Amino acid sequence: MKKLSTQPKNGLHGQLAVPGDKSISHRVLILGAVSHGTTTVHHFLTAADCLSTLTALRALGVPIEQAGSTVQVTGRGWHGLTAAKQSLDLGNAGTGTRLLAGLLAGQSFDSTLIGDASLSQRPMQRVATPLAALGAQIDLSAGHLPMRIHGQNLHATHVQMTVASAQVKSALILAALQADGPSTIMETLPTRDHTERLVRAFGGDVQTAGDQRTVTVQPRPQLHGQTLTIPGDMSSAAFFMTAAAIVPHSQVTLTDVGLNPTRTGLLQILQRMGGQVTVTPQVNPGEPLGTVTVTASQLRPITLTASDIPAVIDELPLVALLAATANGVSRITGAEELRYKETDRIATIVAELRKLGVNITALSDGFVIDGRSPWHVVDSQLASHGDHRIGMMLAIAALRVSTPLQLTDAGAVDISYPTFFDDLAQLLPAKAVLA
Ligand SMILES: O=C(O)C1=C[C@@H](OP(=O)(O)O)[C@@H](O)[C@H](O)C1
Ligand SMILES: C=C(OP(=O)(O)O)C(=O)O
Repeated sequence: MKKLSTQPKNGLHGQLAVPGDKSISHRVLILGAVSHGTTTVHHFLTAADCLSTLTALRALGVPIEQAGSTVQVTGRGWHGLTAAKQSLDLGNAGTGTRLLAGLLAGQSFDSTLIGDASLSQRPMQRVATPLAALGAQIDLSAGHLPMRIHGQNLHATHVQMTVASAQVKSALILAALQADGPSTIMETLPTRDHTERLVRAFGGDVQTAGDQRTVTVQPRPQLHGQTLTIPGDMSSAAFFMTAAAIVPHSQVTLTDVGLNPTRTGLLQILQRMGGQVTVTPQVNPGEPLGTVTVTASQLRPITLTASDIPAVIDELPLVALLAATANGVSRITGAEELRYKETDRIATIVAELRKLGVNITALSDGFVIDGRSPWHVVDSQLASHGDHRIGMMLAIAALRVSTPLQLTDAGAVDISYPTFFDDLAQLLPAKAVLA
């Protein structure tokens, strides 16, 4: 049980560089593994999810050295991976699981992917079905893990995606890179494009065209190991941006944070809500990067629909929190995907914010929040439900409350942000920091 910090009288202040991007960290390991030569990664995210992917790749015969946040991958090429002796345990990592499904579908050996209780409840048919269009042979257990992948020669195809998911798209790209001709993948809505950018950086040819984003993948490129520095994770920085926006008298600056436009939904939402946000981009090859400063202000309500969701999917718990402080009714729809994350995030957001007296109602695909209702603590025992993003959102919510609150299963933050509580403490006055 962790004691959460209560509202700091003078707000949060300071400057922070958050750890490396989770999505990019997974992808760099995988692309480094199938490249020729060495890939050196700086500012790698050493959180449980990315370490699950790292461990899985080692079990597939890829030498990987890790010293703090610097990782060195010795590339084995597309044909140099070897069958793992045991099932690959991806722990809590949806991204690692789905991306590896795409990679392993085209290998010359069989693999089995397993995960923890949460990952074992998450839908995997969404990746198995479109991969089958390339000739992949994947067996699931009623649509879930364990996933048995029978490595095959894959065939070029055209795939129309049915779910807005960068994980599914990336699995398809990794499979299409091993196919016998060019493939095209059509998205329902644009999703994060880190895989596309990285494949190009490693020497491959993946092109994107059109509003509905058709991705064309040229097969069997020789990829070459790279040296790169991963930007700070927007999804981690988002906790402190939200804290700065909703805790009176705050001003917080996040440096070296990733500004890929497929990830910056929260910045636009904050601006639309009347938040005070200053963005200073820096010149950086590959992935956009910059500094963001957020200052506290009274927020307005917002309406979000399906097309707004992919660029803010992991920050929607924070959007709920922002809306809970706004001077009107916010409505978020088109976000059914939240039900398929580490927890059913619509259910866990609603259950936990209600403990603070927030006027929030669940919809099948989102929620309605009346920020005009005053908060009052109904239950001081908040629960992460084992979901890292819910736990961190609640720690930020606690900064709007003067009653001491506790958080169960706070260790869930290790999934994406092991130093979250230390970094938060840096922005708080010393006496506000609790054990
Ligand atoms: O591709 C990725 O790195 C991710 C894509 C998103 O999932 P979906 O593809 O399921 O939307 C996101 O929620 C996840 O945290 C990371
Ligand atoms: C949904 C998430 O991750 P994953 O799907 O990789 O488990 C997340 O980090 O919020």
